[in-house]
Amino acid sequence: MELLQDRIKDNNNMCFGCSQANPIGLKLKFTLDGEICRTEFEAKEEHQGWNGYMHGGLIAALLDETMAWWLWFNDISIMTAEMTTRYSYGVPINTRLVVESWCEEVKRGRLYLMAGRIILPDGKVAVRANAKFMKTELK
Ligand SMILES: CCCCCCCC(=O)SCCNC(=O)CCNC(=O)[C@H](O)C(C)(C)COP(=O)(O)OP(=O)(O)OC[C@H]1O[C@@H](n2cnc3c(N)ncnc32)[C@H](O)[C@@H]1OP(=O)(O)O
Repeated sequence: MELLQDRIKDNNNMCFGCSQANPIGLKLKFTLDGEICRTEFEAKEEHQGWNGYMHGGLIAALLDETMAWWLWFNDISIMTAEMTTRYSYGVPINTRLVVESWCEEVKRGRLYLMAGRIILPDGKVAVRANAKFMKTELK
């Protein structure tokens, strides 16, 4: 049986977050470690908002993608329905970031309440996100 995560990894995938073929994408690669989905990322100059710091919209994209991948690892096909992001500290460029996600609750068998965070090298959590993902059939 073909798993969703394998389908997403194929060559036609041009996802801005996880495609390895999209020339302007983030090219993220994920692992599932127990109940935590994880990726690492280092923002460069082209990812800036304010000089020296990563753009907030791209930070949200990092978290959205990491929460979505938790679900894909679990073979659940979803779309993001809603997301909130709490930016506690600026995310510096040229710095190794760890991004994590996990599932907090499933409502009515279809609405997945997910959480995510971005951790700086000193252990501070710079950004937290919560999102609702809706189970749906991807074509
Ligand atoms: C290959 C790499 C891909 C990477 C993707 C990364 C993830 C993404 O960013 S996806 C892109 C951004 N998201 C989108 O474009 C999603 C656009 N929205 C949609 O497609 C649809 O609105 C979708 C699928 C979320 C829900 O549609 P649909 O299945 O028709 O649900 P709908 O009938 O509106 O609602 C079903 C139930 O859920 C509830 N519901 C809908 N949205 C929400 C929400 N945000 N919060 C709580 N409940 C909700 C409704 O009230 C309804 O409840 P009830 O059954 O009690 O009446």
